[in-house]
Amino acid sequence: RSWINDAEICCLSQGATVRVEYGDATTTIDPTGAHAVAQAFPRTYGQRLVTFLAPDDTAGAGKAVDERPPIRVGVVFSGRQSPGGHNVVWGLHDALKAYNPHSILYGFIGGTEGLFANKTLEITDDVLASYKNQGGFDLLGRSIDQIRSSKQVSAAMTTCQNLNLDGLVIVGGVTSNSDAAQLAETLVQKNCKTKVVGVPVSLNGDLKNQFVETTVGFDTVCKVNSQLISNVCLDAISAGKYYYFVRLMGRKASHVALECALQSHPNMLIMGEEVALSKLTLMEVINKICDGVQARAELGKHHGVLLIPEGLIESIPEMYALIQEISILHNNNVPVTEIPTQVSPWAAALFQFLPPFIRRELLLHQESDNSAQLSQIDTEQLLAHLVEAEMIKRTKEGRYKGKKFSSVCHFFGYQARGSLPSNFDCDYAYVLGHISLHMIAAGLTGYMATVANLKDPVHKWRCAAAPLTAMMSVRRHLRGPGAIPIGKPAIHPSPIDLKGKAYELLREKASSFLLDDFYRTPGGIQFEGPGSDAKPITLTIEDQDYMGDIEMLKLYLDKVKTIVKPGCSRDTLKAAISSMISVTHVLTVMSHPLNAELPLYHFN
Ligand SMILES: O=P(O)(O)OC[C@H]1O[C@](O)(CO)[C@@H](O)[C@@H]1O
Repeated sequence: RSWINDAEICCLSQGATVRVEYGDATTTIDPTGAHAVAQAFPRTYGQRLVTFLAPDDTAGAGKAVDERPPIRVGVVFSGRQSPGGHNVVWGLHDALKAYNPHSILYGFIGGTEGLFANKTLEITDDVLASYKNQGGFDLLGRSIDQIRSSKQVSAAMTTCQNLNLDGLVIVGGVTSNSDAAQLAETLVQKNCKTKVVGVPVSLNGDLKNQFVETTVGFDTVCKVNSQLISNVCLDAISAGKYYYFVRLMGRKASHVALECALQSHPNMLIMGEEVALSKLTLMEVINKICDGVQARAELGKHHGVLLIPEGLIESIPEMYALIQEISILHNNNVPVTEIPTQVSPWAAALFQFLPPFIRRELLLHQESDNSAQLSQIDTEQLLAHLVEAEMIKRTKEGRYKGKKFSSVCHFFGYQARGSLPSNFDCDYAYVLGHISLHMIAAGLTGYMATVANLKDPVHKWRCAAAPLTAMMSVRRHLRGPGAIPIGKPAIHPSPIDLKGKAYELLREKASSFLLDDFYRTPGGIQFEGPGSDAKPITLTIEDQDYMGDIEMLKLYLDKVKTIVKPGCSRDTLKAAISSMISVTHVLTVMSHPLNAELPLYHFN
């Protein structure tokens, strides 16, 4: 596999030397919450944007290595494992050693628990050797994604002081970076010299705002899941007798599910954001799916593939309310066995209506953000169970005359999370590691490492840093008549933009996806050759039109038209094209009615 070298990293091409350019002072992405953020972060609010540029000649090439003091840095995997995370450590290590070979990088063993207990591993070339470009977080491991309580914050500070750290790099998603902001503020207030830097690593892709284009791991996870989904699409269409219900990771936001739908074209996608916006009840969601099953049965199709995000269950209003009641009882230390008897009467009725396996899963202890353990709730099985019951009912009432509905359920979660990272995630993480060092060297604290122009080739990427407080917003909770207490400022997951282009594209294609079985077969992640530099569709979609299969086929056909003549046999064409894209993809497109749009190469 190829990976980038320093010379390719635009502004970091001089190795250890960069020019730090300060931009405007920041407020927050949520102007109504600015005052609350400023109050909560008096020492780190309002800092300026920073860009890292190649040193300009007039300013000289910066200080020589021996004029740069060695730097001591710690790195911790705070969030959940996400493909590419190891390359943050690798990039940080390379940048640190280029800055001054006597610099030291400590990795905290066992995530935040290792940080609190000062359990370290010194990162060296030898230690890194077998983790470069590899998935997982097993180089250091992880634990709870929380540096929040005063005990945790003070343990983290003690470790920073004991190790005499100049910088602490916190790798994670929205929760970890919110905690990073709090830790940075506390360390400044306590005159601790350690600078705290956040790195956006999360497979969920929900740490997204005007400063952060995507997170490390999202690309890989979407690609791996899209391949798995396309496999079950082809299995479903081959067997013609069952529906796949597939749940994907993605807690508060459905980015993974949307991206996978755009990459693999399943028949249905139920997104949490849509359900929450329309306030669809559980039975309305079920009816929507059943209507789709019925419409397909009318075309003689008794198979299909449905995608849902794991967060869907919390987007259904009555389920959300039930989960909230359970959460409050958990927080009040009510024993699990007593929770069902202590919820309100309507919640108890809903709870009893649910199948036993869901009841058990809803009662599991909560995540660090107080939400239910969504990865453990088999929402796809709940939906399949209720859809089957509704189809039986419709059959009895004579409203459905198709074959008996049957389903196969999957959770495509952990398999993708441990995948070998895509080239994009490897490069992105490695560059973020470099930027982290330059942030610490520049004395920045309470900032996140960012890269802009990710849709472009690496040499056009723009390396920068943005204050964590600028990404914060404040949630308001209505409690009691007219009362709107303000929540704690935090970096919140950014939901799918229901006015955005990616969603618009999905809506345009929804009825074709539902009825036409226009499955797309992206195949496995490519590490070399065509496709290896493909980016998530949602990254590129803002600038260029989405390239549908027909356009894609036209492009490929253009490439092969010197070899293949119009009207040639299907086999000749297939052989020529299959050298560039998967055969199943060609066959899927060839069998589609839109194929007639290609008159020159129309197959007899
Ligand atoms: O089971 P674990 O490792 O605690 O984490 C599961 C959660 O982590 C994520 O993979 C990433 O945030 C979620 O999508 C999922 O709900």
